[in-house]
Amino acid sequence: MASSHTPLTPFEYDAFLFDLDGTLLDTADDLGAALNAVLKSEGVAQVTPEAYRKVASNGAGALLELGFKAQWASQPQTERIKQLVCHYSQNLATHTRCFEGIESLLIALENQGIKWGIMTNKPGFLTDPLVAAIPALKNAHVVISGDTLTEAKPSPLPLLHCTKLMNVDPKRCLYIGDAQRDIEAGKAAGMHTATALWGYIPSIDEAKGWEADFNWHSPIDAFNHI
Ligand SMILES: O=C(O)COP(=O)(O)O
Repeated sequence: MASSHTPLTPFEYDAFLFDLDGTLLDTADDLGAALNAVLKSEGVAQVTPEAYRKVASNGAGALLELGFKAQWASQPQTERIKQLVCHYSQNLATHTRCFEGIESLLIALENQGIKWGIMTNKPGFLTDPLVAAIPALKNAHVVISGDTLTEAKPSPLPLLHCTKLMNVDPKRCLYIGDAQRDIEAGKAAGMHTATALWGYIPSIDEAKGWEADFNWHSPIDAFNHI
């Protein structure tokens, strides 16, 4: 179900919060390169961008499961996750860029005095250097990671922590993400939500089934009140 309170038009919100991977940033090629480095060292077939993009929002375990397939169950999983994270942490922003339209949206928010921030499930030791490497993200009011609190999305707690730090009412905040847990967390926090259909979604139809208040095909849709 969409939220019970009536959505505002996008630029009427006091704050926007964004998911990171698959929403603000196209991180899939750096994550995919880290995955393929691990697979190569284990003599396992490489994964194509088309395949890894679909799970790029779901963390290291999901990427490795995709690559190792049936062999994943018998792998030393903690060790493989460490290997992937080690590769990734050395190449966080080699291919990573803002999705088209994100920079314009962030500038428009700033020009209108609307606060914006980032809430990602990525751990802080990856989030912080990645955000620092992308100049367009320098004006984020808050950057909260999956391990900042004891709970991550789909728990609403990290989102409520963000609104507290930004001093805004969650009802006047919009959370934008490309995963079902993003939309669930936003709704549980009493926020309105927008699905980033440009991100790493399973399919447009499935993502629309999460029943966010807005379904945006591009960040530019925020300007069009879709
Ligand atoms: O890296 C992850 O676990 C997911 O990150 P996200 O919450 O920014 O999509």
